[in-house]
Amino acid sequence: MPGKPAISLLSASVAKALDGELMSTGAFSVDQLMELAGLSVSQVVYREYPSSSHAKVLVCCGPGNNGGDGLVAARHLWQYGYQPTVYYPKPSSPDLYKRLCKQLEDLDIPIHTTHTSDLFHQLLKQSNLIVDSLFGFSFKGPVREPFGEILSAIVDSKLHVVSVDAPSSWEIDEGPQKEGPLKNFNPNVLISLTAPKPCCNFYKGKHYLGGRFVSKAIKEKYHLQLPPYPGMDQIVDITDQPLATV
Ligand SMILES: NC(=O)C1=CN([C@@H]2O[C@H](COP(=O)(O)OP(=O)(O)OC[C@H]3O[C@@H](n4cnc5c(N)ncnc54)[C@H](OP(=O)(O)O)[C@@H]3O)[C@@H](O)[C@H]2O)[C@H](O)CC1
Ligand SMILES: [K+]
Repeated sequence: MPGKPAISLLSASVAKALDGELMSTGAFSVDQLMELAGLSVSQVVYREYPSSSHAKVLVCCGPGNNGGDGLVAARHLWQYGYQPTVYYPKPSSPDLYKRLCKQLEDLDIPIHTTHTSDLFHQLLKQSNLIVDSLFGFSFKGPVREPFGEILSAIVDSKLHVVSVDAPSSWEIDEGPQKEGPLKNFNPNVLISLTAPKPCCNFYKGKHYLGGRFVSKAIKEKYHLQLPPYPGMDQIVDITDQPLATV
């Protein structure tokens, strides 16, 4: 029996180009893509960590669109019965992010927009699970503060981590930091969006694919080999499946 075909890996630059293509020729708005991305993140959390044991989810959001995916996921998690708290120490000013925050405020979801070590440690102590939506495919190391401190505290907390699109602090095309306190950071669950990135070659753990928005034309243009999504699911389990550079 032949094995499953290798899933395409998208380098940081190609992932960015594809993202642009979805919003130009694909006619998607960023809001739509972010909504689908965040919805798929919330489904991964629901699949892996039931609210009966992991209600208190600390959603750590960075300043870019990866952070936006986290804001969307927090809203869906609340709808599923979780009690999310959002840590958003460098909030972005465009209207899209303000609207996402307003939607969270209307659900009484706490949003922390300034970083202090004490507060972050206290929130970690009260949490059952971390969603890491700090950085995605536009990350370039080394990590600047306060995010280095935040990521180190997450690692030290030993809480389970679900990373969105890439483990934050990993170089997208190269993998984990080669030295320093984040050297051994490996989340428990990763949800790659659109397609996995080359850093996934270093990843060990449960792996999902989400962001179900690629058309046939875009798939063909980028020579993408992607697995089918089951039924109406927004996520597909790709743990241990072979990966191949496009
Ligand atoms: N098609 C898709 O797959 C979609 C993916 N989405 C998600 O969007 C991210 C990519 O979003 P982008 O806004 O391009 O960038 P990031 O969120 O990855 O990060 C950019 C911000 O991070 C800061 N940054 C970068 N490097 C560092 C560092 N070393 N230390 C601290 N901060 C850093 C950067 O700051 P600058 O000052 O450099 O500007 C940015 O603020 C993708 O991964 C998906 O998660 C979309 O939601 C939907 C479509
Ligand atoms: K991330």
